[in-house]
Amino acid sequence: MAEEVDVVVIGLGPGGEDAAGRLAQAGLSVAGVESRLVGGECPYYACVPTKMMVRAADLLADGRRVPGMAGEATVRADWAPVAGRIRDEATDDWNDQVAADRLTGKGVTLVRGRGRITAPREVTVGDRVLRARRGILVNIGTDPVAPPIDGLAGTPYWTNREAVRATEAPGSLLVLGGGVVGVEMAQAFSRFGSRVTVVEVADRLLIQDEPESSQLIARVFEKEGITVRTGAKVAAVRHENDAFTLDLGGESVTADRLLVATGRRSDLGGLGVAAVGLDESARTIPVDGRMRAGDGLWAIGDVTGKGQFTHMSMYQAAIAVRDILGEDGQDAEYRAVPRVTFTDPEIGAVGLTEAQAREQGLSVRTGYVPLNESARGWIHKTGNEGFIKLVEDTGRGVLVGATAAGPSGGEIIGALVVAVHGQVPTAALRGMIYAYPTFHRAIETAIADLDA
Ligand SMILES: Cc1cc2nc3c(=O)[nH]c(=O)nc-3n(C[C@H](O)[C@H](O)[C@H](O)COP(=O)(O)OP(=O)(O)OC[C@H]3O[C@@H](n4cnc5c(N)ncnc54)[C@H](O)[C@@H]3O)c2cc1C
Ligand SMILES: NC(=O)c1ccc[n+]([C@@H]2O[C@H](COP(=O)([O-])OP(=O)(O)OC[C@H]3O[C@@H](n4cnc5c(N)ncnc54)[C@H](O)[C@@H]3O)[C@@H](O)[C@H]2O)c1
Repeated sequence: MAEEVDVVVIGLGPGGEDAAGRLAQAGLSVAGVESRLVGGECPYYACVPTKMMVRAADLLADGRRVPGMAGEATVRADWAPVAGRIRDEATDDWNDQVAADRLTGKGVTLVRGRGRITAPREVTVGDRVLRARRGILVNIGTDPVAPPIDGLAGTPYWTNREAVRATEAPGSLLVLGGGVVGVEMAQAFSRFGSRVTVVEVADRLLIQDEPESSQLIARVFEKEGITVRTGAKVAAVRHENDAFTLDLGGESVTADRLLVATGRRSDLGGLGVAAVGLDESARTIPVDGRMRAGDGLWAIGDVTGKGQFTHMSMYQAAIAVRDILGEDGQDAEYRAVPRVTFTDPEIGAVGLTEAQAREQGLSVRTGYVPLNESARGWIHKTGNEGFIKLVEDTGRGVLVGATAAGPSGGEIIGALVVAVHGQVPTAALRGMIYAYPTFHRAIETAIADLDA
């Protein structure tokens, strides 16, 4: 006998959990289906624990910057407080009871297990069949994917899910993939004493970002003793005598641990999207501006392919909730999606890169300023590397993209997110007052550079 509800939410990542709670509080009957932990990847395996690693690693780096600036400091790294904080404060030892209680406290029925769409507006979880009068909201997120490299499958490699459970920093670590996960973790473990090698198939790190960001991180990594191998094709992986070896074709690299950080993918086959006419082999579920993916079907978060970020999942959740409740509101707008890579220096970015803007046929000019040449950068001295880069659409006289790399790059970018989102005329940005001596004051110099 099927159970009838108004909405079934499949997957309780950040957006799904939020949407389920809001819909229930609005008076709908809601079933939330979750196969692992309520809250999803972010609090247990991703954003929160990795940023705890980064915070601790940055403290070590700052301690090491004391000589020559503020006296003497002896820094001795210890992973135990990091592991303890992740276990006790962030994840409750990977126990979601608090989150589950919070959700059911809002009136959501929590159904534990793997949800499969078995017909329009119908979800099956084990032997339970849930019928959704208004429809299904999909928030299944992504899982790490490992490339089909000879010998890799079956070895005890780490993904982010194992890395955040590390009880000590490994003596040496190979990081396969120089994307966001790879560079954040590489630097964090390195600062705790691991000898780290990053192996990236593309010709640069952080390929989604401006080439200047890639060069900056490669330069900083080299200074910190992290080996970077770009344009590297791994022919085979071996795991013997508790060590991993990557065969790079003619030479090899070996370490105690291997972190595979080569991207993520949604399991649309497992979700059974063919039952609602969607392609199970696709990477994403296409959605419109209201997050609709079909009749009685909405999707939010990583699975929509609009950016794998918690802030995206939450943004889309709010729009989907409004649509499900029949409320008006703005359609989704992606021109100013912010992204921050939490390395030191942080790479904050928004909107289009220069290359993307040119590919779109825009008439582009750029402004650039090295952060260490700004007053604040000069005062800051050690650890002051970074830059601000602006991408202007000269046809409209507005910024369409920007990068703020450096100390607090993820905070500086906030001002530029407002500029890109609000389509603030560059002339208006030129006429603003920027506080002295802040890092964000360098935006004024970068704007002047647009005219140079
Ligand atoms: C190491 C790492 C660090 C990151 N750091 C940041 C960061 O600093 N900032 C940021 O904005 N983003 C960060 N991200 C990305 C962020 O974690 C995701 O974008 C975010 O979790 C949003 O994902 P989501 O809402 O799509 O779902 P997810 O968080 O992936 O959750 C989906 C949930 O659905 C469940 N599920 C899947 N299939 C089914 C099914 N069939 N039935 C029932 N349940 C199912 C899963 O168990 C999971 O709990 C990071 C990612 C990684 C890997
Ligand atoms: N701070 C943040 O907001 C944050 C942090 C971590 C992750 N994330 C999100 O999670 C997503 C996934 O991150 P990710 O780093 O796993 O993926 P990614 O797609 O960002 O990077 C994967 C990298 O692996 C490389 N690669 C692929 N196959 C390879 C191979 N065989 N050998 C060597 N290199 C290979 C790719 O060229 C790419 O550079 C990101 O897109 C991001 O949106 C966000």
